[in-house]
Amino acid sequence: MAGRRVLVFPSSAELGPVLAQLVTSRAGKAIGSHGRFTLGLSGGSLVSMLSKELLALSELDCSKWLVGFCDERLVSFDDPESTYGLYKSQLFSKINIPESGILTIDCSLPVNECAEDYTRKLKEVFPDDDFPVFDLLLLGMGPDGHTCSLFPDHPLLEETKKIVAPISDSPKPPPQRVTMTFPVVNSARCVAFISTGGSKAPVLKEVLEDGEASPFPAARVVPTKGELFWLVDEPAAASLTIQVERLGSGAKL
Ligand SMILES: O=C1O[C@H](COP(=O)(O)O)[C@@H](O)[C@H](O)[C@H]1O
Repeated sequence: MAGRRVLVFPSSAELGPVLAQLVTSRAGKAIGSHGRFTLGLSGGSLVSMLSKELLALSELDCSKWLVGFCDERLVSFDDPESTYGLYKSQLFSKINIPESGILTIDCSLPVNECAEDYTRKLKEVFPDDDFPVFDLLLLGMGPDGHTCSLFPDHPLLEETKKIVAPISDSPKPPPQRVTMTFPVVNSARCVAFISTGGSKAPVLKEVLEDGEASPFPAARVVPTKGELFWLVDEPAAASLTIQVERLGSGAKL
């Protein structure tokens, strides 16, 4: 697929520093061109890897960052399933991001209202865009091929109008969530998937090698104008037969 880069690292130990470098390089570029860096975060295994790698940098200035969530679980912030709660304890409390730079859901609302409220928050900070254009979205992919909270065979895969959608029947617990839709994901300037571990190998092969014929949600991530990276480790890449780039921890993106 034109423009897509599939980057394979020996292990997540080599992948992690390159993820941090990608974030800081796109942050520098965004702040230089429009004065702020808009970053969309996913949950799951990304939380601890990203937190660890960003905190390992000798200099990290997040004062001009605006962080949103690609999806969020509708649970209270002190629940161990809360993506915001995990980032708060592992990352946000340790960096200089202003509170106004973190767009959280209102977890006291019912799921439909929560999605509407998060849509309103995103529209406020992206007043000029029909669909918010994030500088960088960091995505994960489950072993079932889901990304954000967009699950295989779910009607939300066909959503074309909403910015944020509610889901109350997520096959992966917790069942109630809100998620960015594909039009938002595919409007980003840069999208990077981070996928590690052998449990991802079979689905990764189908997503990357079957192209648009693939039924998996992650295969529908094709930014219209932006960059697309897949950062994967050897165990996740074990079944791939396409051409990939093999990199080490010093790679610059
Ligand atoms: O439930 C979720 O799962 C995906 C994938 O997580 P991973 O642990 O397999 O990397 C994640 O990207 C998403 O944000 C989360 O809500």
